[in-house]
Amino acid sequence: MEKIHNTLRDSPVARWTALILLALTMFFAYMFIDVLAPLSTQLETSLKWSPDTFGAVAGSEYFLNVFVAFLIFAGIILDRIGVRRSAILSGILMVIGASIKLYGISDHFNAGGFGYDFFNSFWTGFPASAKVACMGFAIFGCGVEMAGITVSKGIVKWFAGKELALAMGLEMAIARLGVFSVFRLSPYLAEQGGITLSVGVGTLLLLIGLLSFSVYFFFDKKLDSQTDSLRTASDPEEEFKVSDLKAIFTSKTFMVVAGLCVLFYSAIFPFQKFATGMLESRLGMTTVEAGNLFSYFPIGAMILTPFLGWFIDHKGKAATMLFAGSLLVIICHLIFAITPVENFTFAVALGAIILLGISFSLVPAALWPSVPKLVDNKVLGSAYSIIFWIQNIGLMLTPILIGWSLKVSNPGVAERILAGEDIKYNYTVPMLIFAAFGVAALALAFYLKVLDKKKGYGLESPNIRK
Ligand SMILES: C[C@H](NC(=O)[C@@H](N)CCCCN)C(=O)O
Repeated sequence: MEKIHNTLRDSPVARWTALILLALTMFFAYMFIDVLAPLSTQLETSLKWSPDTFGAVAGSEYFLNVFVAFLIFAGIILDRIGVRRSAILSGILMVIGASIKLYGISDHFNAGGFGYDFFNSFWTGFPASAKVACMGFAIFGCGVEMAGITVSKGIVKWFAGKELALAMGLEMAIARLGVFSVFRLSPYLAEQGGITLSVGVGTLLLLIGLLSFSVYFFFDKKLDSQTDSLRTASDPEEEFKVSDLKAIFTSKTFMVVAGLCVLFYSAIFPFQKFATGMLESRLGMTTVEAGNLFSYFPIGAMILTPFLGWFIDHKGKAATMLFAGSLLVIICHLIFAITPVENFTFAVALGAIILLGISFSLVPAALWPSVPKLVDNKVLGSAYSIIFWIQNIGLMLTPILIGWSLKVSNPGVAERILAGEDIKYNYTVPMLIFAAFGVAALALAFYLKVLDKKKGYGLESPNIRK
């Protein structure tokens, strides 16, 4: 058979190269997200960042996305200007935000550099360095979430009808590797040249990421010109209109998926921030030991996600995986919450962490490639942005809820620790809240299976069309 309809996406080398270019930027972006996460102790001594200052800077990543609804605009921009231009825009936003954050924590700024007097003149309980870092991180947050939806739409563009879930799984695995790497690299760099070196290297890597997006730009342009020339006059590309978004907001199934996403991810990403403290408390470990034990979590997810993606491409069963992943998250958090002290050994904790890693592979591997089955391609960018926006609200509020529940369920403990007593928090209530998120996600996963069966979205069908 003569192949007359070949485009760049039909070449495995071209489409996997496109994936690597997109995933490389996300690798650096996920590194930057957590570049300060392992440095809380140094930040407290060198920049006077108390734990709540540290938490506020961490949460600032979501501020503009949630309160200014930047993510919603980002989706509309993506659907209007296309993947390659949106990729460049998001890459630039990440670099600008990271540079501002770098400036905020730099010795130059904190020794009275440009803007220091102004930022030090109000709300003096919150350090000037943290204010500038928050501003920078909020701009970076717009960039990284915009990059996330752009990469998802980009992968669909190259892999629809082919190895879509495998490609998405690999992209996520590379991002998880970024998280693992930065937990190892950042403390080492900070030891060699201070916190500025860690954040400086992170910012430099983002510039390389922008370069990678720039190379991708040309692949995407070539693919579009090929697709356009194949398109016939009777089959024009559908234009995106803002009014098309109504179809997303009124789709019950889409809203169920968005609900499942926010509940599941709220039981995972915020838990990452409390996991070390919980393991220290339950197993009487040091921070380093607890951190090392917990590092099996992203690694487990990294290894498994691409395999599950491959499975979905060839065999389907995405809705079942969403159900199984939600069930596992409940089991794990209940193990952390209610296993009696005498039974909560290192092996039990490790087993629960591995199970959680499996859960964190099942749900992301199944969820993101399912979205194109629910909405039209012309609103796909907006669909991803709405899911991310709803998810960001959860990711911003859950750490506050968990921190508050930890405090009220342990009356007087904070004061006794400040007074120098060697006592630990009891994490039962926060872990039960995380488990409750899992229960709600499980209910939605069950409902999604019912809806899929009734309406035939094909969530259980393989992606690869033979
Ligand atoms: C693909 C997915 N990414 C997201 O859900 C992002 N909106 C959140 C990134 C948050 C990082 N603190 C994923 O990583 O599974």
